[in-house]
Amino acid sequence: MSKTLSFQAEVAQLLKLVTHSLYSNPEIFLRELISNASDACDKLRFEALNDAGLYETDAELKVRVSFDKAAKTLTITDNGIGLSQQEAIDNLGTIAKSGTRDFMAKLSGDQKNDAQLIGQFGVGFYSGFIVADKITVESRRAGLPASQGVRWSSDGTGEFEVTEIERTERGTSITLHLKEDSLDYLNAWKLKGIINKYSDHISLPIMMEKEEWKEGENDQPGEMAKTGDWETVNQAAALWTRAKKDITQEQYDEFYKQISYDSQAPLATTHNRVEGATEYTQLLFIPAKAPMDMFNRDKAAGVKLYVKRVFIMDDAQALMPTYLRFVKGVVDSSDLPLNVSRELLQESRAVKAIREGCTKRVLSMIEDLAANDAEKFATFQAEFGAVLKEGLGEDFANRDRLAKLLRFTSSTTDTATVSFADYKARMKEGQDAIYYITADTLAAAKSSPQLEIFRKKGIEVLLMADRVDEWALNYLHEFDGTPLQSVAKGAVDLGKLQDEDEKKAAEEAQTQFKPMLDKLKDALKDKASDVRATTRLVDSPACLVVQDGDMSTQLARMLKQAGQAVPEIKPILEVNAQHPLVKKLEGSEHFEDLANILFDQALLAEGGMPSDPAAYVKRVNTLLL
Ligand SMILES: Nc1ncnc2c1ncn2[C@@H]1O[C@H](COP(=O)(O)OP(=O)(O)OP(=O)(O)O)[C@@H](O)[C@H]1O
Repeated sequence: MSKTLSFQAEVAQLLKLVTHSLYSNPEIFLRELISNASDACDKLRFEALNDAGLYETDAELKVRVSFDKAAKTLTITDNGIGLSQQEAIDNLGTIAKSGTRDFMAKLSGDQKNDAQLIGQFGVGFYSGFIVADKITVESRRAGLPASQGVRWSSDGTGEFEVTEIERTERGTSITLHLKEDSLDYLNAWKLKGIINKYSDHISLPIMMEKEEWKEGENDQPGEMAKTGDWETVNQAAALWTRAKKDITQEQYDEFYKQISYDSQAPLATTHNRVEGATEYTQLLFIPAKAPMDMFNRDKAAGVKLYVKRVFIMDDAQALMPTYLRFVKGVVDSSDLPLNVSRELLQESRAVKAIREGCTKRVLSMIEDLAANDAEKFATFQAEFGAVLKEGLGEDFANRDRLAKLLRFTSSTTDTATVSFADYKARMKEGQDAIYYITADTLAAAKSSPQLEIFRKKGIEVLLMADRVDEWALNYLHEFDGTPLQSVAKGAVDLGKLQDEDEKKAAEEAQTQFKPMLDKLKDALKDKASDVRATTRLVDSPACLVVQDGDMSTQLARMLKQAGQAVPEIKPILEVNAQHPLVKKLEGSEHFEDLANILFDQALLAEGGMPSDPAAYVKRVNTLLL
């Protein structure tokens, strides 16, 4: 019995794109189909851990690639898990993967852009339609009787047909009826070349029928003829199980691209066999580009877990700390049980050792970039610098190593290249703290009034505008013995950097100015916890600071925007007694308005918003008239 069904709308859309967009690299269809065949074998091996009967009488998993010149077909066959009828309908007629859905959502309708996107993404099974105008899939799921085979076929337009067939062999055969312009794939030499390029590392044997040169008879030209014997045409050893010296960087890159769906080569690669109490192999990559959703801390980690070369799971979060969630790769353990579950992983001591080992390796990779490749390290910083900072709060054991790897912009450098060590080396004589400021944006940090005195004195201040900065810096109080000090917290104490005259002038201002400060305090009692005179300002009349140890006003704002409960923080208003506007306060009939404007402008200057913007505008207007 056979039935005709329609593709899910998204599949139809995807197919149209595959067939109509100029696919820049058509040969990848073979990589995709072989990769699916290999996944199907992995799945069988995994299910067979609990039910060896699934192997039937055919336990040697492999993939076969064959072609028929006369029929113009190319067939990829595996003896993996196979598909039941329902699975064929579900898996080949709809898109279940969230990654594909995200990809579909990004399509712009512009053919050129979309073609590029699709090239980066890989469309799995449907890529067959790049070279074929009809695909026939025949399959039988492991464990089902021969009578429950399935034939699925489609010409890649709106519909597909499903028929129940008799099939003795377990697994799946995918037959591509090649388009006229794709007949060059009916060539063993060409196919071997593609397999070599993309699928060498697949751990299963990929087999092709041997060919021999046969002289032509009766003056006919000779040709290659099949011999009936099959040979393995790939290395058939999982890449990470091979010796490092036998693997080229191109092979690593190609492997990375396949597991990550990235079109760019990775920024850094590390491949090691770890021996000792816990034995495992790690093959880890740092991508060259951050994913769009990198700041989602729940995002799946990118490391696949294998146990003794058997694939166990994708995205094994337990193998990598959250702040290194951008790392991709494979860990193959010799110690874990094959039936390990995600829950078990969390508790396993071997996994803990693997995580620690992988973390150290990744940090070494980054250190290596920092020491030896400025360009790549700059790329790393731009893409992953912010997420690495999360490690300060997450990974206490490696905090010092992490702190050395962080780079910042500063009041004297425009690029994010300043390390704490660079900063320390440039500290002024008598300076005893590393000064920094956090703000919503770099521009706001840079023009912050709090920096004025530092600028005047030629003291460098690190500018921090990543969302994670303030939270992360809560966990780092010093670097190499020098304390870190926010210039927007507490009273500025420039210590030895301030000369005696300046100190004296400040103290005098404080006493002289006391009645005015009291008046201001009273006028602003609902907004400011204190009002005091300061020497930190040069050009600005006022600024806001918080007590040492309090949450900064920016962080409070950010948390509030994110819908979190935040304790009410009343900042301290610091005023510059030398500023004409502050001087004007004395005896002004608009004292109340001026005082409030002073406060609201200090808030605006650091990127905040007056609590009552309309009242602020009204006050300014009163004075303008
Ligand atoms: N050779 C096969 N044997 C068994 N099932 C298959 C085979 N090829 C494809 N499938 C099924 O069809 C589904 C869809 O395949 P498709 O290639 O479109 O996506 P995917 O394999 O899930 O993702 P990707 O190829 O991007 O890794 C697969 O998830 C799998 O369930």
